[in-house]
Amino acid sequence: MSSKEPKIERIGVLTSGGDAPGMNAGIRAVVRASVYYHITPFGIRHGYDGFINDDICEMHAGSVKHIIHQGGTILKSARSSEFKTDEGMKKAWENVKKHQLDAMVVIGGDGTFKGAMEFGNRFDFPIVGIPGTIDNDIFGTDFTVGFDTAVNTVVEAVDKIRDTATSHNRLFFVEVMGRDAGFIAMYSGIGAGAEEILIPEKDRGVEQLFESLERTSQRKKSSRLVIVAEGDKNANVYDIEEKVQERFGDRYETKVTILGHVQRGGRPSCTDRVLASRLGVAAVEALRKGNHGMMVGVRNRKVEFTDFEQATKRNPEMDQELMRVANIISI
Ligand SMILES: Nc1ncnc2c1ncn2[C@@H]1O[C@H](COP(=O)(O)OP(=O)(O)OP(=O)(O)O)[C@@H](O)[C@H]1O
Ligand SMILES: O=P(O)(O)OC[C@H]1O[C@](O)(CO)[C@@H](O)[C@@H]1O
Ligand SMILES: [Mg+2]
Repeated sequence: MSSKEPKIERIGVLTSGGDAPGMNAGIRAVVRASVYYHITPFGIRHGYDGFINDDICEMHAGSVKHIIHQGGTILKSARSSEFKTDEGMKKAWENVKKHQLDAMVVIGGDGTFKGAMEFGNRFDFPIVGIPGTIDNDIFGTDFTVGFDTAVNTVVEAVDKIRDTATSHNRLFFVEVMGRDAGFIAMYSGIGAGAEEILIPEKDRGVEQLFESLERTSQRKKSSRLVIVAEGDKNANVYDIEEKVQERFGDRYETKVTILGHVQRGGRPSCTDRVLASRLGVAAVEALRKGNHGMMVGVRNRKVEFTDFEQATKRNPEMDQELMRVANIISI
């Protein structure tokens, strides 16, 4: 983290990695805050790919009208392998000089921040990050932009699955997103009243599931819901279903639903819009004060900053309190 007070006249903004509902509210806040402080904002399209290929254009307050309620990102997003190369970074640096950018705001997940840290250090270029990912896998913020909308999407879908599961006395395995993190699974599992939640952070997931199915198989439950995080290390959702079929096939009829990318789309919740708006303004204000090389987040309802290095360190621990609650209420 560094802090000397430079003159910031031109700021670039991009979205990168998986899109997340609320990214548009974040872009809007960065653009509007820039204009408010007499800074010219530049939109960089298609994430780091557009940074490399000069897909950059000037924005103004009107460029971001009528977007606060839209999912996705008007700037588009990308996973750019070229940005991980020397050549790619050098090309992007040429575009910084071409457009005379003084600083940049990146909206994305841990990968996006790793790229920003590397680029910022290499060229001594000021960058602030806004956590925009449905995964919520960033250290230094209670929630990432998009997570709240995503878990509400999941809960709405699982509520519907419960209706049909109950009508047929079936056991459903519902796979949710989270390549390496189980936050979506844990929150939606608790919120939807799942019987078991299998997450990458928990080793005993499958054994615990078997124990619980054994224990409750005598009880006349009309439906059972198991939420499985995509990144669960024990097995994928179909393997888990197969193992359950082998052992409990005579007692349970099983079905699998994979929710997939539906979780990434849709109108952002008010919580995500407010979070993104606060973080967008804070990012621009930080750059004006000469603070950069860090992510802006909200902890305990207050805006806080965390170095990119810290923010991107994987936190393998799931909140123990959440696990305990999930255990107690699923008996
Ligand atoms: N070590 C790195 N060096 C340079 N660039 C990187 C690095 N890691 C990631 N990036 C860049 O950041 C982009 C986004 O990263 P990634 O695909 O991991 O998504 P993310 O930002 O973590 O978001 P999400 O997990 O929500 O999809 C990558 O496609 C790549 O361009
Ligand atoms: O299909 P894509 O864009 O590669 O993204 C899938 C991944 O992105 C995330 O949704 C995060 O955005 C992960 O949970 C998931 O594994
Ligand atoms: Mg990520």
